Amino acid sequence: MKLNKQDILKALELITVPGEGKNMIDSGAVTNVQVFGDEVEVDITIKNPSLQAKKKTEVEILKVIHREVYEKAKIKVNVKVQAPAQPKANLIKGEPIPGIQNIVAVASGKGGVGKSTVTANLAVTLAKMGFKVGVLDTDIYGPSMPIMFDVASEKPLAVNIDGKSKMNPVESYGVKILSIGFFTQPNQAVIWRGPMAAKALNQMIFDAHWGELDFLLLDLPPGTGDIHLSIMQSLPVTGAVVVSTPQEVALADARKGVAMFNQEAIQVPVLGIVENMAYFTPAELPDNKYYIFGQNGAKHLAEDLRIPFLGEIPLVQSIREAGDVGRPAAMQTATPTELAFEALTKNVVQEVVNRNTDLPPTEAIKITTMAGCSAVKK
Ligand SMILES: Nc1ncnc2c1ncn2[C@@H]1O[C@H](COP(=O)(O)OP(=O)(O)OP(=O)(O)O)[C@@H](O)[C@H]1O
Repeated sequence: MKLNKQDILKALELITVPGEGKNMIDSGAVTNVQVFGDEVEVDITIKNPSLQAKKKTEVEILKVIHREVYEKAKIKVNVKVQAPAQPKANLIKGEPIPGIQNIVAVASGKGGVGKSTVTANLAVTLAKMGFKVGVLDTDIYGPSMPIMFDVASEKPLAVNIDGKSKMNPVESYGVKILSIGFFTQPNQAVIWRGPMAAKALNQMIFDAHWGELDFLLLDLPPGTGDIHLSIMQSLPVTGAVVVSTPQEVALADARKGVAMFNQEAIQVPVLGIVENMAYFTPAELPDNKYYIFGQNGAKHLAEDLRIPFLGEIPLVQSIREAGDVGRPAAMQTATPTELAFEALTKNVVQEVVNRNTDLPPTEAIKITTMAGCSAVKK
């Protein structure tokens, strides 16, 4: 007897793959049907890897063809299992913020190692390279971005976006800034309880009009505490940059910082370590390097932890002065400081690109090239 392929397909439309809603033709599970005389060969791909599901699929196909088409048909069923790809570990968390491509957290284990200085200089360097940049100062204990960007006396204004009132970040040197410091008095010691701080931060994240950003840098508070956890849980942080000096006590805390990001509950990829205050160079002796806090400590830590070493920034008086007057040092063109921050920023961008290549694209991680980045082209 000569069987007709259409009849076989019709019969298969009457049954479903175990655990799947649509019939096996409409669901696309049946990938091929071949008919030679009274012989039928059916190729089917199912998602359930259990033996029971495979057997049941095969039996159902035999039964329906025998019942609906020809009871003596000789049937061969090839069942292939294609389990859905396991989603990668929970690396991207929190709600994505529409328009923001990459959120990079800048952290340090120890206080005073230059985390805010590095954040501010990374931000202006990214802006110089042509990226759209924002900085969210989450350092509830000592917000320093308003001073470092010379906007301490400004306040974010409200704007109406689609009928909703939103906070407009303050802009300086092409960088959009929001800081907890805009909402406190300069001389007031603010004691934030965890939930209060988390609420204020949430407002600065989700009730703000950030617009389109390639990078939102987060200046985290020093250490590894509650506030870090709540930020990591409420934001899809692309990766973290850890700042340390080469000094033993700072390195020990940087190690804890890296461990925090690697924790099961957090799992934010560490983009790498920055060595700040790597050496001191006096302005009058530009070729002399004094390793005040030790030599290559952060570089060795990066090697030890097998994470990228992003670069070293020297201890230079002008970096401190620039921070104090509110004009990040990386804006001083044709200086070794500008070059050091450019080299660091290129490495950060490259690590973001690498990280985005290794993970599935999401709203939170879209930069995949360094196009538009003039310094990178140099
Ligand atoms: N490379 C550098 N050269 C000279 N001074 C620096 C350098 N990096 C940081 N500083 C200075 O060191 C001090 C501490 O820096 P910063 O406030 O950036 O540190 P931090 O780690 O953010 O501190 P906090 O613990 O308050 O978060 C500031 O006065 C800053 O100007």
